Amino acid sequence: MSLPMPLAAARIPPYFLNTDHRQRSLTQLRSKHTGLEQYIYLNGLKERDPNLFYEILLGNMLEIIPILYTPTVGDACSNYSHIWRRPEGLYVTIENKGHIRQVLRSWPTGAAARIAVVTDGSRILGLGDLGANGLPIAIGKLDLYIGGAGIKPTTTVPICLDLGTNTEKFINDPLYLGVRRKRPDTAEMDEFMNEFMEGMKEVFPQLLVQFEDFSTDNAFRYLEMFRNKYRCFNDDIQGTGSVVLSGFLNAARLASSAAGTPLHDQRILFFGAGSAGIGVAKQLTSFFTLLGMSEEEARSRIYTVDSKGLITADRKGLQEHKKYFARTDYQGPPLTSLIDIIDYVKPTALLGLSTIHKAFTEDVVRMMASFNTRPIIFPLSNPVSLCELDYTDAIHWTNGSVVFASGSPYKPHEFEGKVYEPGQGNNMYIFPGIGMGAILSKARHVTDSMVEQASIALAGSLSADETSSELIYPRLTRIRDISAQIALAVIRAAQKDNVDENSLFRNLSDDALLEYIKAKQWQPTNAHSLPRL
Ligand SMILES: NC(=O)c1ccc[n+]([C@@H]2O[C@H](COP(=O)([O-])OP(=O)(O)OC[C@H]3O[C@@H](n4cnc5c(N)ncnc54)[C@H](O)[C@@H]3O)[C@@H](O)[C@H]2O)c1
Ligand SMILES: O=C(O)C[C@H](O)C(=O)O
Ligand SMILES: [Mg+2]
Repeated sequence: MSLPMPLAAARIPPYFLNTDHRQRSLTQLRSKHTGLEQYIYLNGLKERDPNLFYEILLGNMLEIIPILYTPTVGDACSNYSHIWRRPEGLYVTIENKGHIRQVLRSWPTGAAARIAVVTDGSRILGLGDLGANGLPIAIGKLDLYIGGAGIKPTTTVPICLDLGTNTEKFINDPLYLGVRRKRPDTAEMDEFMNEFMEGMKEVFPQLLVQFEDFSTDNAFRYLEMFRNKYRCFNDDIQGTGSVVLSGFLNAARLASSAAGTPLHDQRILFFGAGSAGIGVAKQLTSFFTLLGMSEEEARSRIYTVDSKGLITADRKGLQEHKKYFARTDYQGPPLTSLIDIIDYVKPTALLGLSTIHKAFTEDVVRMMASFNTRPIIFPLSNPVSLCELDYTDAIHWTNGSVVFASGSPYKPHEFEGKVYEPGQGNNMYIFPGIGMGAILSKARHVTDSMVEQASIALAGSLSADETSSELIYPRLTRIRDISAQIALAVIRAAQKDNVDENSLFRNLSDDALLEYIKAKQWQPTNAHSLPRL
């Protein structure tokens, strides 16, 4: 019922507008006892008062991001059918095949949309096939686009492709919100994906598609199928490759100033060889070739491990994406234990993208520290319940010498009178800037060099204080600035590759372009909506 204005106003508490809404919301948020309750609260706030929600996000990044994003978004996805409150994104289902365009046209902002995060829910973080429950990952990533890069909220589209699920317990759950069927075979899924991408281009001509959390085979497959046809990229392969290269460069600098190991003598062991592990390995080798190594030399720096042990070329039935890094120089019996593999490889860096919680045991970590003055150890699996190594253990077992970055956040840790700050090697540092750069330059495609330059820009963005604190990633509170610098590097790379369709930027100096990008960053206004009556 809508009341005449003076009467309606009488229902708003008299002193409401004079009170601090941010403080009230933060107090309400902090009174919740679990991460999931906080997640539900924040999403309700976003619906009621988006400006207030984004103000709180921007002013309290370290507190809010772990709720909207990893680790809590993992709980939100696992429980989405049970905590669902209201429509928050677009579902395109396998049953829509044949008329996907009409479904896409139902999105209210139409052609104004600029960025879609699209998941099929088949590999949400390390939590497996969550089917239609995957939507919150797309929402969380877009909140970071808005908070981290300043993309305008109304131009974002979270999309879940509901192709069914192979997780039996969801199909049997009466509250499950998705289509109750098993996932389609490759031929049917390809037809669906082709129709979806054609429809996206037609309905949202200016839009960038970020593929998120597709199972590994499909992640590689659709990236190759679509990358030269549409404005798109895969966050788990390219975003992760880019963010980890960046952290690795800064970590290797710290390690080499302690031990003198030059970059080309690094030996990097990947524990986990899925979309993320192989994506990062490819990004590192591509960077090594930029430094002048041959492709063969660069590849020889990389060792990959999967659930069966060290990946060697003589192994039968090796999946396509594992072949490139399969070792040809190891002739002994299969190496299956991580300790034996480390003993054989003597890695300078150990990267975990395996989804195996605490796989980096005390023995593993101590062995890494026994032959590295500063062992580089990045346990990157998400959420934190699947992380290969806790930060406190990493510090204790290496007497503080570890150079550490995890996928999910850890708190600083005090050890023997010194406070150590962990790095967070998460693609959240990269995708907002890549997205902003691709959108502003109207890049036809996202090229390898746009991704690589994003990484180099991130690596170079440490402030003097961050460098002297031995950080390898900048502090999250600077993410808007960092994203603008990354966007600048991405635009310049798009120009070099001749994929930009916005030629206006070509005549601008770097300083002027950076200023332009910053001016484009959306800010929440403090004209908060009045409470709904
Ligand atoms: N930090 C980040 O920014 C970031 C980005 C992307 C993905 N990730 C995380 O990386 C993890 C992996 O993602 P993915 O897409 O590569 O998944 P995936 O399932 O394709 O890959 C997992 C890999 O780990 C291997 N593995 C499984 N059990 C193992 C074991 N016992 N020993 C050794 N290897 C084992 C598998 O064989 C596979 O190669 C997820 O937890 C995801 O959340 C983190
Ligand atoms: O979502 C994240 O936190 C990072 C990454 O994209 C992942 O899949 O784990
Ligand atoms: Mg992901």
